[in-house]
Amino acid sequence: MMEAGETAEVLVQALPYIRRFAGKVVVVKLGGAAIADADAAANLDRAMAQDILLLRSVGVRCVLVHGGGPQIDQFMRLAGKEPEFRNGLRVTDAETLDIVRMVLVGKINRDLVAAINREEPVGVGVSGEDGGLLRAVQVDPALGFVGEVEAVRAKLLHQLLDDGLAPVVSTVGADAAGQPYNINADDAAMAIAVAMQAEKIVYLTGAPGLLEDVNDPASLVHRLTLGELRARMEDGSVSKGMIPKLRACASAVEGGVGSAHIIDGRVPHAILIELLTHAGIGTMIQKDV
Ligand SMILES: Nc1ncnc2c1ncn2[C@@H]1O[C@H](COP(=O)(O)OP(=O)(O)O)[C@@H](O)[C@H]1O
Ligand SMILES: CC(=O)N[C@@H](CCC(=O)OP(=O)(O)O)C(=O)O
Repeated sequence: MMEAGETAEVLVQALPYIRRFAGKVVVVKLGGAAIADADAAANLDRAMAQDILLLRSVGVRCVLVHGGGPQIDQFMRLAGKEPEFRNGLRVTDAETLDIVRMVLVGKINRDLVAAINREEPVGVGVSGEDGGLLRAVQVDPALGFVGEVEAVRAKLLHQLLDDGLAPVVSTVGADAAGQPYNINADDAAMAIAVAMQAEKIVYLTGAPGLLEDVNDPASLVHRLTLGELRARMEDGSVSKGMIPKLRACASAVEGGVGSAHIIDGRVPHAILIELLTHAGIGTMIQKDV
């Protein structure tokens, strides 16, 4: 247990960060990889809910966006379907789209809202389909019902935040005709962060950050400029889910978001450690200086 003096020290350390982020938007994207271990998920959800509520109580405008790739895989297999990806995007036929909506909107979103509401009843779940939040266009007919974000109705999120609520966003969008589309959650979070001109976007994932060598957790890359990030995308050290994540970080920073962070969502209270302490964890991406 921490001594009282140490506790006070930690609180004092947080003060400049609280001053810096008060009134600013922070988008937190929770990846399915961070909560893939079902036994740990409930504790992690609780710690994350506490982090978001603490930030909210000091005036940070926090938007939680979640994915759920591994969980969708699991339910597809239960339904006798084999997941298929092209360029990191799930091939989504009509039946898969229903599974995506059931898992993201019906299950993961509900679990996260419930975790917040167990602490304080301010969690509100919204799907990108709701109120035109995520307007989508089809990416490529060969991928089926996969969309990319064309427009974000940021005002909807600002109104919820203004009312003291804590929005939790599922990344299913819809086109002008109301057709739903499955949207990669890293991209959707980036589009929301850009539309809201967030101070930070924080990606919580199932790795310590960007690793030089994916098999060596000690090979963490602490900082990257956009130029360095582009070089790494070319050098073959990045694979699978980390590719769209890095691309989304680059687009966020290029789009005016102060900084993008990839951190280990399996560490309880990772958000608070990143935002309010000198420690800072994971990988930080900033514009070239
Ligand atoms: N160079 C790398 N550094 C870190 N993780 C990597 C790297 N290359 C591939 N990965 C993999 O990418 C995963 C994160 O992507 P993904 O599974 O899509 O996460 P999420 O569900 O959070 O979006 C990590 O858990 C890791 O297995
Ligand atoms: C089009 C597309 O691929 N959509 C993703 C949406 C969920 C997601 O992105 O989840 P993670 O953040 O856990 O990867 C999918 O179906 O897996």
